[in-house]
Amino acid sequence: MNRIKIHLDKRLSESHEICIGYDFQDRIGLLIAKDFPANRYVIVTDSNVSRLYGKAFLEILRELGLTVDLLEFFAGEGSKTMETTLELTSRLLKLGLDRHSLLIALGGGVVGDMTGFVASIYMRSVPFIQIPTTLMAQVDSSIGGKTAVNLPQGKNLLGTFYQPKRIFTDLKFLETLSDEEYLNGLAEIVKYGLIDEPGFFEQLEREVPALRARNREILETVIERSCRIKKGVVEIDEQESGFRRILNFGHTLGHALEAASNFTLAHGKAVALGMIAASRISVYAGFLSPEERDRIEALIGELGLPVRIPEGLSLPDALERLAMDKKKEGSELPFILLKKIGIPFISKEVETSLLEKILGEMTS
Ligand SMILES: NC(=O)c1ccc[n+]([C@@H]2O[C@H](COP(=O)([O-])OP(=O)(O)OC[C@H]3O[C@@H](n4cnc5c(N)ncnc54)[C@H](O)[C@@H]3O)[C@@H](O)[C@H]2O)c1
Ligand SMILES: O=C(O)C(=O)C[C@@H](O)[C@H](O)[C@H](O)COP(=O)(O)O
Ligand SMILES: [Zn+2]
Repeated sequence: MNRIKIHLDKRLSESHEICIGYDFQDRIGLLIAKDFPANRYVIVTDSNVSRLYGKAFLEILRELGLTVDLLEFFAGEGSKTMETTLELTSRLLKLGLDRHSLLIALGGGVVGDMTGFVASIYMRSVPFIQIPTTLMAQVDSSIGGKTAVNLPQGKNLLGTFYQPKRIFTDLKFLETLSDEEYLNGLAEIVKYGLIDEPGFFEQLEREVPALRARNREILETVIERSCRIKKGVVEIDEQESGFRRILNFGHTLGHALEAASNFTLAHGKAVALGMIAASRISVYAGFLSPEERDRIEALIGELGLPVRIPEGLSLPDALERLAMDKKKEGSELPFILLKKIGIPFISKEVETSLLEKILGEMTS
């Protein structure tokens, strides 16, 4: 098991670490008991992860003498809502959780975002731990302290910045993950290749067959490198006053597409489409070369991610959703664009007519 330390400015949050390795699930219980004493523990998970891992993990913690319960909600993005928040908080109250208790998020990004949100507001905050079980959660959502739920109007519209006490990342969880969900995580990994080192993007291009085959050795390096890229950005700008926005590459349109699909288009796939759109905008705006745009689209397609907007998704609706984006500044909606692969920048505004043109191209 390796440890990746996340150094944060202590006026805002506590520094903490990612414990990352392969097949150390049994030790996670011991480490929690030793390092995070609490009067009660609650594992929060979803219906799938509960069946696969939740009940066994509950037993491990109980055998260590801890007072633990497990709460689950129905799996899927549709559960990342205020309704689930209220349901979870009322169950925590019934269980008698107080400020000396600890929440454990066991699951993908939906579980992590939900649990972090609940932990940040329950009795004005209780500590929580992340145990990410999807590729998306291991490389992205468990790190950085963004918590959120969706509103019908748009994605992640209610949320907080609230850091976990620790992140336990065990790559063995990924062995039960479906190909669809694995692909969603790859989208955020491609994002890191585009916003950070071009060398990482080149590595991803070289390793397409290994990534598709889920080669364990390659995955270990790629996941750890992704975690280090994200933690590096968060350390510079924890609460997204500027620099952290580069992590939003592909997300402005991605989130609008997710919301317009009524959250049936998965986050990773939506981000893949958003990254293609942002690359095309970058070319039209005279920054990115068409050759680099083609390499980006080729990598996304070769990994098996979508390169075309699914039929039936209303483009006018998606464009309207942009008005709800929380990164809007007055009437302007900044976009993260690319100068080159590995060199992102924040562009003040993109013309609606250009967005219409590009989304149209990606549909026909
Ligand atoms: N906070 C952040 O910084 C951040 C970053 C990226 C994404 N997100 C959010 O994360 C969410 C997406 O996360 P996700 O892609 O993990 O989706 P998810 O949490 O819905 O998980 C995807 C599916 O995989 C199942 N699953 C989880 N672990 C499994 C395992 N080990 N084996 C088999 N099945 C398993 C789940 O039950 C679910 O059905 C979105 O809401 C997105 O907005 C947040
Ligand atoms: O951590 C960040 O910062 C990100 O932007 C990571 C994104 O991958 C993630 O999807 C995040 O939830 C988006 O945040 P939002 O502020 O655009 O809702
Ligand atoms: Zn994302």
